[in-house]
Amino acid sequence: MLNQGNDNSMDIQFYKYQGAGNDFILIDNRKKNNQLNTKEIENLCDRRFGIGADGLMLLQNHPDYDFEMIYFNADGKEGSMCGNGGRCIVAFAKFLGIIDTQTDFLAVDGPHYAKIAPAGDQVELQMIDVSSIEKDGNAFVLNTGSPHYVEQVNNLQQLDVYLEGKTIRNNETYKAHGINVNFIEDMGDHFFVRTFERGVEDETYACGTGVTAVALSMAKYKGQQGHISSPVKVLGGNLQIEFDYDGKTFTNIFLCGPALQVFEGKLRL
Ligand SMILES: N[C@H](CCC[C@H](N)C(=O)O)C(=O)O
Repeated sequence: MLNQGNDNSMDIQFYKYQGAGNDFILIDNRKKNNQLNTKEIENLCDRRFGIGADGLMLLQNHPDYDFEMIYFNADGKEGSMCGNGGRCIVAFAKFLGIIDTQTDFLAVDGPHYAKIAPAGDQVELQMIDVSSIEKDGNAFVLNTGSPHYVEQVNNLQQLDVYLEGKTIRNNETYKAHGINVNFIEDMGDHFFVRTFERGVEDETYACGTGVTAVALSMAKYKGQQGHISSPVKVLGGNLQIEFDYDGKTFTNIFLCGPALQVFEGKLRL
């Protein structure tokens, strides 16, 4: 997979995936032969000096699971759980022939079960159970594998998500550890969501743990219980969150949507 040339350059095979417009560089690292450092990952994710992506993932072997997902944000640092990245790496594992239509894999927030729908490009990823949702003013704050801030707004299409999101992410409460900031508008039969992501430090076209945080917060806000299906529209497409809520804990949470390979190539480092 990795060729070490005489001139110390390396060629690493990579694949690019996107899930609802959240895009990732994926590398098969089962032989543990890549040596990417923070600066290199940041450069590769740069949209002008590199390939361009919201994050980079390594697929690695694990003794107890089908594979392990190692996720880096576009800033080159290892991130917390990435829902759309999780769906994309499942599609990648299928492409590599590691799994068929179901998998149990390990990510930074623990084990995840996922299944690939018969159509082929739809991946349903189980997320961690959630039992705590806090309030910050009118906003909801919760951890769905990554930390999220969820605020309802009017006229979301017109909102300056970069400016407003950056301001919240860097306020006194969140500055030290950062937070992903989701703005939502209730459209009646679905939620419209736009997200400013920490680690990318910009608005992305979709955020899986973010739309999950939105769906859970809104179910609690609306006093819903039982099995809930929550369709969400994001800048890069549509996602669906399915879960059970007994008024205390959210369980059987599934993030569902497309995960597509868009191209492959070789990294020159
Ligand atoms: N795009 C991701 C979230 C990445 C998490 C990252 N921004 C962090 O907080 O470390 C998702 O689909 O869930």
